[in-house]
Amino acid sequence: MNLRKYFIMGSQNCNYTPEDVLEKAAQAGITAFQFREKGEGSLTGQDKLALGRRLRDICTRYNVLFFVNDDIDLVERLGADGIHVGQDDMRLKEVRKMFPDKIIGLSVSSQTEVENSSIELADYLGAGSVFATSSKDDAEQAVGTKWIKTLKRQFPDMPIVGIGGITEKNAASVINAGADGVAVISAITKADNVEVTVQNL
Ligand SMILES: Cc1ncc(COP(=O)(O)OP(=O)(O)O)c(N)n1
Ligand SMILES: Cc1nc(C(=O)O)sc1CCOP(=O)(O)O
Ligand SMILES: [Mg+2]
Repeated sequence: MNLRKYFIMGSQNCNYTPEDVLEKAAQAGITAFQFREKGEGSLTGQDKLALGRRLRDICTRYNVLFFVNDDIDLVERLGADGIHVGQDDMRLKEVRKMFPDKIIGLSVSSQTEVENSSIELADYLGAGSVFATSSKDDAEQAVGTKWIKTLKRQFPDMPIVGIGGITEKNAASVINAGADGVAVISAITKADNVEVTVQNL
């Protein structure tokens, strides 16, 4: 499971066609993708499903891991490799029961959340927000790279990806703190040159 360059996106994040954004990012070397069609301007119903299918196909062609954000119903329909859930989503125990063989990611942003979670049922952790972000309305306050270090010390064998406000300039600090990868939205969707940005990440 390679989560080193983990791109997250929905159509609401894109200034041009989402398929083109993902294709460029896949060509440039992202290792994982999460379909996060969520928030103002996002698609629903059949439109969401149809876009998910097109994005899934791109990931298959480039051998990029494909994750669904939150939406349990889409996991099998899109043939996803896995799903990412947070503290306000379906409980991890239930998700694991439904998908014993899929990769499951869980968000943790504080020690209290760690203590209230069945961490052992997850395959990787999303740790954030590392830095301030404008891509998620209800993001917790920035926790800094210290949170990555704290998590890695507690769970040395658990893959951890940093998320929130990560850019070409600060990605190295996240990896140096012990993260196995960086998860980004705007660093790629707002990049002047997606290829260069993905390489720099
Ligand atoms: C890799 C990764 N890490 C964290 C999150 C955030 O998940 P969540 O807290 O459930 O928030 P939403 O993304 O659902 O708004 C993530 N999506 N991916
Ligand atoms: C989807 C998401 N989850 C977060 C968390 O803290 O759990 S921050 C975030 C948005 C990340 O977008 P950007 O790379 O543009 O900051
Ligand atoms: Mg969620």
